[in-house]
Amino acid sequence: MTILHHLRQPRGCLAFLFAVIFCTLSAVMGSYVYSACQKASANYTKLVSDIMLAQQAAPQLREALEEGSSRQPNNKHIEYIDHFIATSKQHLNNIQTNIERDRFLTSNVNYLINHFSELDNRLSDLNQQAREVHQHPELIEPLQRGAMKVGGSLAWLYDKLLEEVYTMSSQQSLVMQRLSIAINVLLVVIIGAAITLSMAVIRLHRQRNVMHQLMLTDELTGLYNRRHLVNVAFAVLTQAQRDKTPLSLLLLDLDHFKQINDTYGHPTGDEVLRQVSKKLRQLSRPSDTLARIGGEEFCLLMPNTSTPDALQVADRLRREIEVSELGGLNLHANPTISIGVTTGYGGSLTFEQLYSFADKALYQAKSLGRNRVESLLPPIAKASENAEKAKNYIHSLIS
Ligand SMILES: Nc1nc2c(ncn2[C@@H]2O[C@H](COP(=O)(O)OP(=O)(O)OP(=O)(O)O)[C@@H](O)[C@H]2O)c(=O)[nH]1
Repeated sequence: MTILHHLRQPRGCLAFLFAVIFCTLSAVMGSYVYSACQKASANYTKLVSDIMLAQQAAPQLREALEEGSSRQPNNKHIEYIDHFIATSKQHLNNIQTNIERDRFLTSNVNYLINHFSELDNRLSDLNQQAREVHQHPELIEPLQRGAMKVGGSLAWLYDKLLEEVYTMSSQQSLVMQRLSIAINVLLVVIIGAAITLSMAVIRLHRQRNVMHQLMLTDELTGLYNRRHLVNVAFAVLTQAQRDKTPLSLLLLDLDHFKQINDTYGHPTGDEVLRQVSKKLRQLSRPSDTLARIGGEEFCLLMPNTSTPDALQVADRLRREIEVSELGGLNLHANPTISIGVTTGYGGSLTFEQLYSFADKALYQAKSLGRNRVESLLPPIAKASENAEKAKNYIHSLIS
C-alpha cells in the first residue's frame, strides 16, 4: 500500500526508474563480465600440444607405409603400421574431446566436427586394410594411397584447428581489454549509484530537520512557537510534580504595538518583533523556554523558579526592553512590554490554568498603565508562598 503510494509520487517514479535501469545495467554488465572472464581464462596450451603431437604421428605413419611398400611386409611391420594408425586415432579422439569441453571453441570450430568422425572411420578402414596386407601383400599399395589421403586430410584438419586456436587466443587479449572497460563502467555505475543514494539520504535528512525546525519555531522571530511551548510545558510540569518544585510562567506583551505598525508600517513592526525577540532570548536563561505565542505576545516558562525570582526576572526584562535602542529603526520612543507572572507549585496546575492566571495578571498590568509587571498566584501557590515567607522569617529570627 505504502510502496504503491510512493510509486505514484513523481519522485517515487524516478527512484523506481533509476532502480530498474541500475538493475538492468548491472545484470547485463554482470553477465558480460562473467562470459568474458570465462573466455579470457580459457587455456589452449594442452590442445595445441596435442595437435602438435598428432601432427608428428602423420609423417611417421607415412614412413612406415613407405618402408612396407619397399620390401615384403611381415607381421612385425604390419603391427608397426597398425600402431601408428591406432596412435593417429587416439590423437584424433583426444583432440575432439578437448574441443567438446570448451563451449567457446566448440562454437568456433563447429564446421570441422564432421571431419573428425569421417577421419575416425577412415582410420578404422585403414586399420582393417593393414591386417589384410598380411595375407595379400599386393594390397600394400592401395593401403599406402589411402593412408596418404587420410594423412593429408589429418594435416589439413590440424592446420585449420591450429589457425582457429591461434585466432581465439589473439581474441583473448581483446576480450581482456573489453573486460577491464566493462569492470570500470560497472564500478562507475556502482559508485554513481552509491553517491546518488547518499545524496538522497542526506537531502531527506536535511529536509526532515528543516521541517522539524519549521514545526517548532516561529518563522518571523526564530523563537519557539506555541506547539513547542505546550510540549515543553507538559514535560516541565511532570518534572515539577516529581521534584515538588515551583514553575513560573511569564506572559509578555508589547505595549501599543498597533500604533507602531500604524505609524511606521508593518515591515518596521516585524523588525521590532525580531529585535525584541532577540533581546528577550539573550536575557533569558538557557534552562527557560521562550516562545512567541501570538502577534506581539511571548511566553517564558521558568522551571524551578519561585514567584519572587520570576518577578525579579520579569522586571529585569521589562527594564532592559525599555532602555534598549533598536538598531536601524529610528523610532520616536523605545517599545515597552507589560508582563503577567504566575507560579504553580509541585505541578499542581495544568499549563492552561497557569496560562489563564498569567493572562489575568497581564491584563492587570495593561489596565494599570502598561510597561509594568503584575502577578496573580493560584490559591495553593499563595499558601506555599506564605509558608515559604514564614519559614524564611523564622530562619532570620533564629539566626
Ligand atoms: N508587524 C506585525 N504586526 C503584527 C503581527 N502580528 C500581530 N500584529 C499586530 O499587532 C497589533 C496588536 O494590536 P493590539 O492587540 O491592539 O495590541 P496593542 O496595540 O499592542 O495594544 P496593547 O497590547 O493593549 O498595548 C495588531 O495591530 C496586529 O495586526 C506581526 O507578525 N507583525
